Amino acid sequence: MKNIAIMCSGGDVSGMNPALKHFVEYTKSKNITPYFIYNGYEGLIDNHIEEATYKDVAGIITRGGTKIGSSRSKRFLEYEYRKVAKENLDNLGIDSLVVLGGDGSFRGLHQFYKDFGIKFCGIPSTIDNDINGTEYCLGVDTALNIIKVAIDSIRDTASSFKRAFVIETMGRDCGYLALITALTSGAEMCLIPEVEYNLADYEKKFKKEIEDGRTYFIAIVAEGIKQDSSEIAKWFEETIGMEARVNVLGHMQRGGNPSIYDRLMAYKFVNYAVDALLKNQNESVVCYTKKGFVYKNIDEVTKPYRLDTELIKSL
Ligand SMILES: Nc1ncnc2c1ncn2[C@@H]1O[C@H](COP(=O)(O)OP(=O)(O)O)[C@@H](O)[C@H]1O
Ligand SMILES: O=P(O)(O)OC[C@H]1O[C@](O)(COP(=O)(O)O)[C@@H](O)[C@@H]1O
Repeated sequence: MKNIAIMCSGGDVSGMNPALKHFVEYTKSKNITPYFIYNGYEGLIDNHIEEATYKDVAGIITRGGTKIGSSRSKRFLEYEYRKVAKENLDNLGIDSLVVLGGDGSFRGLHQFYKDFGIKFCGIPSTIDNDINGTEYCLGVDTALNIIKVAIDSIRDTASSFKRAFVIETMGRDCGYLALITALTSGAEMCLIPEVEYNLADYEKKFKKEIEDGRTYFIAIVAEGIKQDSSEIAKWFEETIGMEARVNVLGHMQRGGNPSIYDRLMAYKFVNYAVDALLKNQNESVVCYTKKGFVYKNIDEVTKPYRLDTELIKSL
């Protein structure tokens, strides 16, 4: 009988709970004993590891976040703590891990494998969608839908009050969430870190649109751009001559009821991850590509992520 543990690391996403539920069901169907590592690498070091049961995952498919917690861990960067983590796994007879996380977490796993030979399969999970080699990371669809609802609601009040709204999305250094939601919500402006911009380029166009009857603007800006959102709002007030408000969407983008797509992707990612470990693949990450699901190595998924140039052209 084999033991496999699952954990979440880095920013939580909606879709982690459906993944945990399916992990328990799928491993049990394969006669594997599933374990949960609570609170990411921190729990791995602190021996917060328990056998997972059906009861643990009952009713969690509808919930955002992660029932087993997540963390960012400074201690895991140090060999002496990774050694403690390895001993904890040894005591339970666990030699394989499924990890829901981002490229930082995968770097950590790679180091752990190099140190002690603990096998792993990573599942890309970040609302930022900024992992190289995969078209899609778990949690992105739910985050996009939350942003969509927020923008649509803000549009209602923007149009009623003749205002410009600057809506800031998450994404750290990546403009994916801003770009996709701007495109699909009909925003008048979209500013992302990957594309240089000059506000002056918008001035003539926006003033002409106001002359032609436009009464409000929606500007979607990514958190990673060099300017603060309040500076963009000030520009609308002072240069365009329209009252402006800022909405920083913040952590609401990370939570919420997982979308159907994220639930389905969680299911598929978990199948591929467990199968990789059963096939004795030592270190891999399940990626979703135009050709479907494939396994990629750490070197590839930890390369810098680049936004699709076709999408950028649409700006
Ligand atoms: N080179 C490394 N060696 C060991 N652990 C690492 C390494 N890089 C990252 N980690 C671990 O992975 C955790 C998550 O990484 P982070 O970049 O914060 O999140 P994400 O997985 O979302 O990219 C870090 O807090 C750290 O514990
Ligand atoms: O929750 P925190 O620590 O404030 O971090 C916020 C950051 O985490 C994210 O929500 C997700 O980042 P990761 O998935 O890479 O951890 C970013 O979009 C954001 O910049």
